[in-house]
Amino acid sequence: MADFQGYFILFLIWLISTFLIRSFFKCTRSKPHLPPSPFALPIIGHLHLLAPIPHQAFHKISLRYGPVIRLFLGSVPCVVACSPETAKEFLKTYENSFLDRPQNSAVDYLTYGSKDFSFAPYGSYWKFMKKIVMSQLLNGTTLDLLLPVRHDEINCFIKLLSQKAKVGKAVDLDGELVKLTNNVISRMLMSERCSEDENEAGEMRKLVTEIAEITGKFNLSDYIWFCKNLDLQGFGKRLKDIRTRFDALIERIMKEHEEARKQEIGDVKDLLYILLDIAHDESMEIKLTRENIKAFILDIFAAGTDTSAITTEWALAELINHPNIMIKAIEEIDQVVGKNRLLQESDIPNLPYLQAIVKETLRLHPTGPMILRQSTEDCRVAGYDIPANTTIFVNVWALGRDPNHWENPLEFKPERFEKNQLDVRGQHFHMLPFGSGRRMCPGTSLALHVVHATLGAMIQCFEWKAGRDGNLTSVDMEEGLGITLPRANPLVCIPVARLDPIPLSM
Ligand code: HEM
Repeated sequence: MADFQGYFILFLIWLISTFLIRSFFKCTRSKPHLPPSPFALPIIGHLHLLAPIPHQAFHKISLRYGPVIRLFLGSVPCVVACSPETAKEFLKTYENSFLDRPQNSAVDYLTYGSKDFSFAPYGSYWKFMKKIVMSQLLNGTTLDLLLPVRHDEINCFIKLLSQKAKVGKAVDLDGELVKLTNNVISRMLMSERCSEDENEAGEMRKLVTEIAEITGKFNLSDYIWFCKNLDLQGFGKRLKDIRTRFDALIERIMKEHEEARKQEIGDVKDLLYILLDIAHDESMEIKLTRENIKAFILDIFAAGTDTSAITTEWALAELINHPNIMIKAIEEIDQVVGKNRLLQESDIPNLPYLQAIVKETLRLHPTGPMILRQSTEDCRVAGYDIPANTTIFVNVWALGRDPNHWENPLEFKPERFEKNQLDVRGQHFHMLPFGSGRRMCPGTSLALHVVHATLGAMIQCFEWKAGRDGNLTSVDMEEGLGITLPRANPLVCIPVARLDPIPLSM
């Protein structure tokens, strides 16, 4: 009996001490200090708060909860940075922890299992491609060599507008600008135009539109864990169809290029030609595969066409709504370029007001409204603990409207850029249309050339009457849904010739 009592007392001591020790360690172990978060619903988390337009919704939530917020999109943990100060912490101070991008099933499938550049994890393949992109594909020398392509396409576009002007017909600028930028990218990449609808080349434009649409759609299997292997929205079939068609088209173009390489035909090398040279170069530290090349081409189409076209469309819409700014821009162009020739890319450095208009457009209408990154390790940012594998959104749209950094932020006022050196290349964290740091947009220079030259030529050659009948005095500025910040209602206008651009552009 005495033995039993002894064991019982020992057991009680063990039980109490275990409990006390556990409680002690629980108290001393510091709890992670996570960013504030609104109330989340089971399964969907905060998905219901994202409507109608995610970057606007994030901004609204941050006005209540602060500049860094934590959300669950379904079961995916996310953090949103909505102020220039916090954007700087994520993209510069702690950049090393945020150099990856989150994966999504549509992009993964279309890029042959993430064999592309834009979504590649920050590692040896991405570094290899970045070096090639900056030194051979989108560098100043290659852009200069391919200037005739851009010049030619802008001339074709102005001629088309001129034909519409002659018969007083309205132009759907959304569609025509996308055709223009698609042609520029397609000819720079692989010396083919996209816009002949009837032939095989028109297929590429259709594919680019379908790819933008499907990758921009919300896919349940990316966010709701138990839907991971279910294809409730039927995306799988559409993705398979798109990739099969893209593959057939790109295979044909690659084979033609390979033939031309063998026979050493062609004096100006397009980007595909340069990529094939690199793939055949035995001295390269990484061997580019066929799938790497195809995925890269898809990346450039996806990243480089809608973005530049929609920026130009927003800029013209702002000018239509601000006739005084339009007049000032035309006066500058008439003075610097004159009326006897079409504005060229080489005129841009002498057109500071046109440059200010483009900057102001990118501030209010950044066509990459949110920078997407993924944390690769636990870290502490802006005083909060950010766990590894968190999706990070930097709300570029909100940065450009921050009243602590911009006077009357909602006003379209290019003059704000006249007296300062603010540029768009990722150094000023209240203005990040092309992102910042190592993963910043490598197409910035190309995009700026195309947007300035197109917008400049459009306002040099035409007056613009808004609406199908040309009878609107202003246009609405409502945003639509999409990853490249499209307008809710595409811009439709009648061009009225100011100069006769056809002989000018010959
Ligand atoms: C107005 C036009 C454009 C805008 C607003 C824009 C904006 C952006 C933004 C915000 C990013 C993310 C940057 C970051 O994470 O810090 C990005 C990435 C990228 N952009 Fe652009 N872009 C434009 C045009 C272009 C063009 C013309 C090309 C190529 C021809 C291009 C190719 C890319 C690529 C490949 C990436 C991924 C880079 C990487 O992950 O390392 N973009 N762009």
